[in-house]
Amino acid sequence: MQTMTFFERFERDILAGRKTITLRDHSESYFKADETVVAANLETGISYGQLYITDVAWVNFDDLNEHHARQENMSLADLKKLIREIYPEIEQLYQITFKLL
Ligand SMILES: CC(=O)Nc1ccn([C@@H]2O[C@H](CO)[C@@H](O)[C@H]2O)c(=O)n1
Repeated sequence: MQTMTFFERFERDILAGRKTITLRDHSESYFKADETVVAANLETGISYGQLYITDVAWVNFDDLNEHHARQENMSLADLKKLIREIYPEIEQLYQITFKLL
């Protein structure tokens, strides 16, 4: 099974079902819908659950909206700021929607 890493600070939201999407760059666009992956902390490598990917889609940074923000459990302003910290340049983001198993 493939592993999807997340920053440690998102573990609680993922395990509570409050964070149900992640936005990545093309380097992680190999994740596909209908796959189950292991969720793990980027910093510690410790895995903590399995995620079933229900959907994947490309989304432009400028098209991010409140719906994306709600699925990330943060405000749209915070989400955009965060993405610009992680991915300073990119325009196209790969949206991965998942369910905690
Ligand atoms: C290698 C690696 O783990 N990278 C990333 C990249 C992104 N994210 C989160 O996805 C959402 C949108 O980018 C936000 O919630 C991010 O913090 C993450 O947790 N980990």
